[in-house]
Amino acid sequence: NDGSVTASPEDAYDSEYLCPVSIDGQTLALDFDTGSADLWVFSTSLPSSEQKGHTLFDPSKSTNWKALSGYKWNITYGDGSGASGTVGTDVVTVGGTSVSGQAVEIATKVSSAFVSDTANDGLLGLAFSSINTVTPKAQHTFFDTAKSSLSSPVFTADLKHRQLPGTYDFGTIDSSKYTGTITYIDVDTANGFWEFTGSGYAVGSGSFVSSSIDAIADTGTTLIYVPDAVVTAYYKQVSGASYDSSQGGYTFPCSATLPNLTLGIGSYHAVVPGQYINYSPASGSKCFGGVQSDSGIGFSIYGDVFLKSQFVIFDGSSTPRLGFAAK
Ligand SMILES: CC[C@H](C)[C@H](NC(=O)[C@H](C)NC(=O)[C@@H](CCSC)NC[C@@H](N)Cc1ccccc1)C(=O)O
Repeated sequence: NDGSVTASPEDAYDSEYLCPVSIDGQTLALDFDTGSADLWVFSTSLPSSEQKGHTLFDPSKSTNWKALSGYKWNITYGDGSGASGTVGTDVVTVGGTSVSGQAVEIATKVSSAFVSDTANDGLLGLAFSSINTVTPKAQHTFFDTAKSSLSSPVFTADLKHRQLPGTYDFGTIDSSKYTGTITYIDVDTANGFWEFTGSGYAVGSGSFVSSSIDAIADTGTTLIYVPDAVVTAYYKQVSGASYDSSQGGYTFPCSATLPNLTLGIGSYHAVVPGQYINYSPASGSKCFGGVQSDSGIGFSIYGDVFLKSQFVIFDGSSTPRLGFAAK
């Protein structure tokens, strides 16, 4: 029951990657999110003003839909966005991986950021089911539901830079997708995330600075959020860079040459190419940086700007771990 699905960038800046997911034959474009554990969809139960532009899941058209009466969900994300609604189960298919009895969370309310993100029809959470928000009983993620039917209990992310489709694979590690060896690191599941301790950083050709960085691998977050020491060291090497409070982060002249950022994963040095760190135009001739401060979050977030430079294995075996390889 292994599967592979295309992850397509939502816009020119790789702000999100969307994957086709079929729910009882109704196909929606979902944001696969290793930083949350709810599978929720835009639905016909939303107010019509919130439905506009989205593909809607209509449970009344599904032959396999089973409502879970009295079950509810309500999720809030780090950027302040959120959604809530009701729950049922259905057949969910991602590439070649099909599962029945998967909890599908129907949105009856979504925040404005989701309404205006019309390419996004919902999220497919791939964090640990311990942080699923359904009450009175938390539900399993798609990966947890599928796990026992996969060749091995893993999924991989091979996201690409700028307008190229990548893939999420379930059940197999495709050795044609990476070079060299895979470095594995232990995961702490206490907070429900793919959380690990990074071993340090280097800016451009500078020397590697050893430091423990508590981070999560989050495919649902666009940028890299790291401690101020890293951010300061990075932008010191970018002429014209400065913190712009009106933009809410560091910006620099779009013409700037950006140094690579190396992030340590155990003894492996993962290199993020400098050009990946020019996220998008900000205002005038300034561009917004793909490396920003994690202050106020509580941990660092290695989001898409980092993940798309690597081949990443999310190993859901009894001792969960993350694997990283160059590509
Ligand atoms: C701290 C953030 C909130 C409050 C916290 N929620 C979380 O940690 C949720 C599950 N995860 C998230 O908010 C973050 C990970 C922690 S960041 C603080 N990832 C998922 C997010 N990027 C998904 C998303 C995708 C597209 C658009 C918007 C949002 C909570 O419920 O306690």
